Amino acid sequence: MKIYEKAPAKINLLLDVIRKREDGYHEVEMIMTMVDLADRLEMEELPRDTIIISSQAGYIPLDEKNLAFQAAKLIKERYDVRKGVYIHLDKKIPVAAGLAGGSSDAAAALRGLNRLWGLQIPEDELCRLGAELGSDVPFCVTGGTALATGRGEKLEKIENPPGCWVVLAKPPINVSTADVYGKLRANEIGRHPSAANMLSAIRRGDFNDICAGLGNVLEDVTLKLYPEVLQLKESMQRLGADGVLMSGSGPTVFGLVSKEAKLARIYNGLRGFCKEVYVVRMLT
Ligand SMILES: C[C@@](CO)(OP(=O)(O)O)[C@H](O)COP(=O)(O)OP(=O)(O)OC[C@H]1O[C@@H](n2ccc(N)nc2=O)[C@H](O)[C@@H]1O
Ligand SMILES: Nc1ncnc2c1ncn2[C@@H]1O[C@H](COP(=O)(O)OP(=O)(O)O)[C@@H](O)[C@H]1O
Repeated sequence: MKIYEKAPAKINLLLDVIRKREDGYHEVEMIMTMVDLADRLEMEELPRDTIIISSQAGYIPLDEKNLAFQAAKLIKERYDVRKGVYIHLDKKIPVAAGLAGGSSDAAAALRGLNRLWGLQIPEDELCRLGAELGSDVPFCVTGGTALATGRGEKLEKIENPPGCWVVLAKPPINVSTADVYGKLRANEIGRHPSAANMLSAIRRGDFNDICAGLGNVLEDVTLKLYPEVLQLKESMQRLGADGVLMSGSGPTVFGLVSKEAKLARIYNGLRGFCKEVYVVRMLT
């Protein structure tokens, strides 16, 4: 039997850091949602007790470093599954981009293998397993829109923002999440974005207030390290996007756009100096 799972990319509408914890992680407050740019996982049971990963993307690890491999290994060990699986990853989400591509693949593998092997693991337990693989994996298990706290693994589901277009632009640099958090001085953050204001804007379905409330304190680090990300933000604003922010630790910049008529100008303007530009819908 073969099964398929979609693994969508996430964006952070808000990312605030409260403090650095003793375990090295940062206590965060994030509002996250999904966009319609997705990897696709094909999973097929193998009679041999093994995990095989393949992908058309030449630039991701296919061994135990792959997050989908780690998800399969974890679920096999915890539920004593003595069957194997072949997982093909059709990668569409840019790698190391701040869009949680690897985390979403891991989450899709957990959901998919739960179905493939008829394990009937409840969603909250899948989230707990996901948290062992990465801070963003629990959110990728549930999808939708959520307020994420702790190191990102504590989730409170909220309503989806009103539907809109999302323009994603990834400059040709790879950013390490650990490096960005490592360079952040949590007690020297100048301006904290307001999660309360963003939650209220989403609850009211107020697109303009959502755009006005976008904020990400990791921009302080990434924009200094890579001035081209700042330039990309400024270009997107100049070209007419309604709200513009860097996603996660970067370097992808996203623009929220309500009117379809604006898209061609933004897309063509960005393509002039950035090869990877995507126009997608927010998942609602
Ligand atoms: C920044 C965010 C925002 O959504 O996304 P990305 O930019 O990676 O997409 C996340 O917090 C990333 O989550 P994820 O990519 O799962 O991170 P993890 O594998 O758990 O951690 C990678 C490294 O980042 C640092 N880290 C991560 C999460 C956190 N709350 N505090 C941290 O300090 C730690 O140094 C950790 O070793
Ligand atoms: N299935 C996967 N897809 C993409 N990257 C993966 C995967 N498994 C492991 N990785 C590794 O995880 C790192 C972070 O990738 P990714 O999740 O795309 O970035 P981000 O956390 O910035 O959103 C990359 O360096 C990549 O080599």
